[in-house]
Amino acid sequence: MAFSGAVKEGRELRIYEDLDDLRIDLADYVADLSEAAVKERGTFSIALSGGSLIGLMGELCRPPHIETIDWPLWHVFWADERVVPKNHPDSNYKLAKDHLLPKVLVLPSQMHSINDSLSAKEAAEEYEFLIRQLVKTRLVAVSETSDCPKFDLIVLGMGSDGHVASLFPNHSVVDDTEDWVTYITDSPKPPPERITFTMPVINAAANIAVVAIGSSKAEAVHLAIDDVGRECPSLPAKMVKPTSGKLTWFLDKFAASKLDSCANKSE
Ligand SMILES: O=C(O)[C@H](O)[C@@H](O)[C@H](O)[C@H](O)COP(=O)(O)O
Repeated sequence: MAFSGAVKEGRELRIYEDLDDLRIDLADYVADLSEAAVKERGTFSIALSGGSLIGLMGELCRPPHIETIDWPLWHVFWADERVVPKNHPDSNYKLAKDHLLPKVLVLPSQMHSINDSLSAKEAAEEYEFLIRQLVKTRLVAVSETSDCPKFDLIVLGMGSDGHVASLFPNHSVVDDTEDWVTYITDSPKPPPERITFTMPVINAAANIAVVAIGSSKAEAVHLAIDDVGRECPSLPAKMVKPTSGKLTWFLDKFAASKLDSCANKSE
């Protein structure tokens, strides 16, 4: 690991020279949070998104984690999903199901995917309704400061434009504070129709991990993390600020290359 440290405001940066170290540390981080949540509440609620992070989480499918994690106590959600059939190559559910979940013992009934037979609007409404039911039974915890669900962990990738989940820069849904789950039909990144957790739900999580690798992410990482305030106040990745939880960034050295702190470190 190049360096790692608490930076400020409940945010930790973990930066890796070697992608294998990132993979191993990310898996340890998820396993530790799973263990803590299972001890405390008897269940672990995790929300995934798509992109490269699913492959990076593959270490969870190997020893020791494959044997030691309480997989049957996991409830898996999607922080964002493309509104396509579940067997479509663009489906985030399919991505996780093919590359992560089949190798572990998560029960199919505890993989909470969207209803792919509905329109984007209906799918978002139904997904929010499902989460509301699970919050009522406390299978998903509830935030102490709002009525939002408090997922044990939300794992996000980040696009080079600074989008997280399907909250894209300058899109009106970034400012949605009413809904838990909303939808878009004009995503700048295909496919156009998506559902997404809103920012208040993301920020209510007990833990948020943002995983970004590659030099194409370096500028957005800099804008999101460094104190460049007025340049991009509404960059979605910059708006990820847990209300009472903990935020951890997992970056490779290329994604971290424009960080002020990184430049200072190497001087
Ligand atoms: O639905 C999506 O488009 C993804 O969920 C998306 O938000 C992804 O996580 C980022 O674009 C980063 O993807 P990469 O890590 O593959 O660059």
